[in-house]
Amino acid sequence: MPSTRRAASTLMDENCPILVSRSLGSLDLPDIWPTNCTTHDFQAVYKCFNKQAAAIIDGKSIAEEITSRIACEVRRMKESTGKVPGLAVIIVGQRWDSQTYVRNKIKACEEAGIKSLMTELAGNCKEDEVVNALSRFNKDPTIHGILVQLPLPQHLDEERILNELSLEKDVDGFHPLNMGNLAMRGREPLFIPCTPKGCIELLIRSGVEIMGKKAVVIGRSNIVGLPTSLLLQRYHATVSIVHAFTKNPEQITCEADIVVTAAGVPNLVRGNWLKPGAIVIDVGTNPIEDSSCEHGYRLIGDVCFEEAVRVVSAITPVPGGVGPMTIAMLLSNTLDSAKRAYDFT
Ligand SMILES: NC(=O)C1=CN([C@@H]2O[C@H](COP(=O)(O)OP(=O)(O)OC[C@H]3O[C@@H](n4cnc5c(N)ncnc54)[C@H](OP(=O)(O)O)[C@@H]3O)[C@@H](O)[C@H]2O)C=CC1
Ligand SMILES: Nc1nc(=O)c2c([nH]1)NC[C@@H]1CN(c3ccc(C(=O)N[C@@H](CCC(=O)O)C(=O)O)cc3)C=[N+]21
Repeated sequence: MPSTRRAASTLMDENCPILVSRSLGSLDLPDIWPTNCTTHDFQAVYKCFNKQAAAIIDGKSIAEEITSRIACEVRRMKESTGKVPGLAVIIVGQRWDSQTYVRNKIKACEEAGIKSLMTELAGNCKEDEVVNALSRFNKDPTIHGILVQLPLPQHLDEERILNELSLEKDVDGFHPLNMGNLAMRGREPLFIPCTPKGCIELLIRSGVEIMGKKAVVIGRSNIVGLPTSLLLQRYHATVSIVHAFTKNPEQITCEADIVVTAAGVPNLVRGNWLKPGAIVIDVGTNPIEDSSCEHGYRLIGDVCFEEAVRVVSAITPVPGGVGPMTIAMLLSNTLDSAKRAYDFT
């Protein structure tokens, strides 16, 4: 059983903040985790499978708990200011996976009482149409977060489009200034990218101490791998990054206490890549054909789950691990943004 259990079982009180990960402001100081701020329902963190060594970190129920706390905050905000947070989503083209993710995000907004607007543009639209939609949302005072669903079609210049996004509404945390501030010591980004923030939240809620641990991040993309490695460093892990050109990735990975995988390669990480007792956060969300499933496919992660559960002490499942947390963090960033806009605490 991971040492994580002891810390996670320390019950938290009703006044715990929505997220247990602290503001980045004090991250240059040694970390002392608040003992009263883990999950109040230990069962929500781990679902244990019979005869498996590893605890399964239940991201879905943790995300539900966070979302219900956000909903309470939104109600409190509405009662006191008459306003609610607003999120705008821009989606270009008909990719089925993007459509699903965006639908899930809009549904989560409804659950939390957050207003959502969506602009859908044709896959062959002009760059200016995307920029115009962005500019409208930038100016709309009822919108506090804007998300441009990625990837964009090839003909669109992602860099130019993301540069247009108002820094104060960049709830994805992808703006270069947000990313730069995340990377630099002593600086604080306005928003932390949702998936990396969700990974850290899962680690902390599972009672995992990050400080001083060896962490390996597989993948270095702007949206997951890179910000995750920066964030883990902020929490004082010693971080190695594995990417497509890394030689002998298994040798690096098997030394890690914490492994975060975001490669998009199904079953890349085998049981023998992992150190016994390690904690694994599997971000990978890969569709594989399966005629027995409703839509003819199912989702699996980057980690060979069946092998990993016999080696590690805790692991996130796919689906039901990081994915729902990404959405919960999007709501959290949107709420924070609205609080800033209305000076509401
Ligand atoms: N659950 C969630 O909330 C989210 C899940 N995802 C999922 O996470 C995965 C990664 O997404 P994203 O970061 O956008 O993907 P990208 O394709 O942008 O990046 C993939 C990264 O993985 C590296 N990589 C690819 N193949 C290998 C390999 N064989 N060995 C080691 N490294 C490798 C690449 O290296 P290099 O840089 O050298 O090319 C690259 O840095 C996908 O499955 C995606 O669906 C993404 C976002 C959110
Ligand atoms: N601007 C932008 N911001 C993003 O945050 C962003 C993006 N673009 N492009 C694509 C990736 C991917 N991503 C996911 C979000 C939720 C799940 C999710 O909810 N997954 C569920 C399963 C969903 C299903 O059943 O299809 C789960 O893992 O349990 C997965 C992946 C956000 N991304």
